[in-house]
Amino acid sequence: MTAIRVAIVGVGNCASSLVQGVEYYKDADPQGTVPGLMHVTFGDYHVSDVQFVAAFDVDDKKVGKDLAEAINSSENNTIKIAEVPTTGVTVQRGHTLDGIGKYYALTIDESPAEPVDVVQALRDAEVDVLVSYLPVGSEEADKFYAQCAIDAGVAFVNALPVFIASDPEWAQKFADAGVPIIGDDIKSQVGATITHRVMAKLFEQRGVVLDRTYQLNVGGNMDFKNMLERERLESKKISKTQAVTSNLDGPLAGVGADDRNVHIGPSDYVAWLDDRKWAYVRLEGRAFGDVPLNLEYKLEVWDSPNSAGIIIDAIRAAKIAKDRGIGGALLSASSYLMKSPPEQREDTEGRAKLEAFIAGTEER
Ligand SMILES: O=P(O)(O)OC[C@H]1O[C@@H](O)[C@H](O)[C@@H](O)[C@@H]1O
Repeated sequence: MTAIRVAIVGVGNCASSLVQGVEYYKDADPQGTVPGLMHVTFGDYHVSDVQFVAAFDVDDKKVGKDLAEAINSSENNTIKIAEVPTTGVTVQRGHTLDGIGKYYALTIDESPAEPVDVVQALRDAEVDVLVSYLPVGSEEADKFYAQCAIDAGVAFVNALPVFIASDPEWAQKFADAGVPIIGDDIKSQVGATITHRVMAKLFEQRGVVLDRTYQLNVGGNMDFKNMLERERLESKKISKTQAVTSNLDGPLAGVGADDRNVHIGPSDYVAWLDDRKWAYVRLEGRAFGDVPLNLEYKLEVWDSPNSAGIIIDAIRAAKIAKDRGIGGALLSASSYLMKSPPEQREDTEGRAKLEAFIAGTEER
């Protein structure tokens, strides 16, 4: 099988875990299973078919460096799982737009180099799939790169909470251009969102009325530092809240981020956590006889590797769509892999549909 030529915008911790992960699993048994991937061989594509051919960033400590060096530069602080050999891919100067928030501006130096022509760079590198890992709140920048993907005919994986795949107008643009998109906002392997979704659903399935819930998240990476600027958080809160409430039937069914009985969002930045993320979750309900029943749990994860496998699967799903000439939002991959897909599906059903897509019995 031919390689999947991948470009990344935003060479932060998530990109680091993705690049390291492809190295880590490059020799995995094609018939076997490994932690964090749906399949070692997804459709016809082995993990090692993912090949990085272009990268964009705006941080002076990353621009101009080989991707293998850039993933260990500047504020990147995720756990190391692999030694990545020189890639031959130089990080190019991307377009900043609203990509640098207040806390990034205080922490990094913006590259003085001129931004490159992204569409041309995608064409020159014959990119199949562009993964957007821009910081939360980069509304304009994310849409700029989405448009570049459309113009260059490159599939788009939208890992952050800016609504593109789930926005009917944007989804239509991708459909009209015959370009696939998977989005929005990555749902990590066993992360705050999926555990919260499942526990809330469990309450309802066992007949407990869920009255109130919160999910408080703290972490020590640039994602959390960036989100100290509350204005950048709006879309993230909406995305995380709907990921949980869309799965319910009771009093909290479908409620939004403004409902007083649901509080879900990034809560604080704790520098010494580095790329670890801790989620404190509480669910309050009423069981038999309206008697109170409460559940609290705490999840501790390394944030970036927790989503890297999901992105490796998303990249391969996007390439399969491209091979089959399918444009527009990919519903199966988006609903299983993302927090805010165009259509929310229960996760077991979501996985079955994605398997059916891989097998070719589900169109999108
Ligand atoms: O753990 P969750 O809720 O699935 O969130 C996963 C991801 O959500 C993204 O929005 C964050 O920016 C990532 O850093 C994080 O890994």
